[in-house]
Amino acid sequence: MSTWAGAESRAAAAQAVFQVVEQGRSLSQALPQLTRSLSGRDKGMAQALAYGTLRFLPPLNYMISQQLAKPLKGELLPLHSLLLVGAYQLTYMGAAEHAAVSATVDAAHLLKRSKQKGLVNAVLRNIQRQWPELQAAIAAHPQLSHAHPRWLADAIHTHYPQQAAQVIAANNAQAPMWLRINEQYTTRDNYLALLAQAGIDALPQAPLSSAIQLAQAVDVQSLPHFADGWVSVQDIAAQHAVYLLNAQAGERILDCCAAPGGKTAHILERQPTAQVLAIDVDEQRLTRVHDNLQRLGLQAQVQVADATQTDWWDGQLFDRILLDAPCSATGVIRRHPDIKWLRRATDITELATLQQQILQTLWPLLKPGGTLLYATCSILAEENTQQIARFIDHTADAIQVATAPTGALEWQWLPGENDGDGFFYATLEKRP
Ligand SMILES: C[S@@+](CC[C@H](N)C(=O)[O-])C[C@H]1O[C@@H](n2cnc3c(N)ncnc32)[C@H](O)[C@@H]1O
Repeated sequence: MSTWAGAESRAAAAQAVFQVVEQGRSLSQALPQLTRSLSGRDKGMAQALAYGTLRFLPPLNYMISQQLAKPLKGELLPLHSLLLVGAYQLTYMGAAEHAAVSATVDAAHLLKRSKQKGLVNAVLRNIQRQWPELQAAIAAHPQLSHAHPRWLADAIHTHYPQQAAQVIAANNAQAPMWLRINEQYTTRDNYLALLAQAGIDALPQAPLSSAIQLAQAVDVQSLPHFADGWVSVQDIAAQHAVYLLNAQAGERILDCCAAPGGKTAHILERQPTAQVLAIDVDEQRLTRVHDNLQRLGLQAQVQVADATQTDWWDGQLFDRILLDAPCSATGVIRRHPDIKWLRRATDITELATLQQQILQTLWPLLKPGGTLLYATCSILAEENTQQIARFIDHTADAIQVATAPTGALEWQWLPGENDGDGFFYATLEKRP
């Protein structure tokens, strides 16, 4: 065991939190680099600490502000992030108290702040002692306890007055791990049996034949036949996209905004004779589409392309288009709590404009009688229902058809609903 057992994971988590909050980096970019040299166990700990801290940032900031006469600034800001991580462990995470404090104090040394070890110790001990009173103070201030930026909390209350508390609670909870089995290789019953043999607990039947929910998250490498392409990780709400797209044998399908390729692969797992063109503007992310297809034993044409232009198009119309649009990702905050602090209210208008441009560019590429499935992992009306309403208003040959299981034209799935992420689906048909 290293001399710094526990301290390294705290230091890495603190640096990740610092990079997200102070430098605007995403957690999925920051963490892998910071934890590269850590053991599997420490990596897991750093991840749990960074994700948890970002879930509860406002109340943690409040707790620390109660302990310090002056906020830490300038070169001491990384130490503030370490205090956030330390406070998270002692409160919302409920970690073993002594070990949590001493590992965090040692992490100050790793962050080259040995002089402040006493300060870290004192702040954390106070928080530990005062937790019941702090908790009561936080509960009395919804702005602290809901742990969302004001603009987003307001938007959730405006769009979903009845379900706002549920949405906010779901955003602050850890998401379950969902699997999508590759129906080319196995059936759900068969794979459930393999999971049971491997000692991995799965919950009973999910509504889709490809979906399995695990009782607890596991490392993908421990999933039976993962390397052989029998299974992928994908949320249940996202899996619905391909059932709704409903590609038929031999059809020409455009998967727009395809990276990292979860839905591209799913289209082919369900309809292996479909001719799929997967495009995305981000070349680096597209490499993951290639990797996924290779692991799963599937083939598609994969191309770097900007969907606001048509210079990549060969002139042949598509039978179906899946437009999994770039969006605010406000439906997947439970998986990416950094979104709460990286997104700005002003981003939403820009994203809605981009979505509108892509919709308008792709529509002429669809055959008469063909369908376009519009999808986002957003819960904001500007990107979803209002976007589609505007498009229908301005597009004479577009009609909306049933999408939700209830027969409704649109399907807004809220975070936590049926244990899934927040997603929006609308199906548009081109008049023949
Ligand atoms: C929601 S993600 C797609 C997820 C993917 N469909 C899946 O299931 O794995 C949105 C994608 O849109 C891509 N994107 C953003 N702007 C684009 C544009 N102008 N043209 C094409 N792709 C774009 C991003 O690079 C990102 O990969």
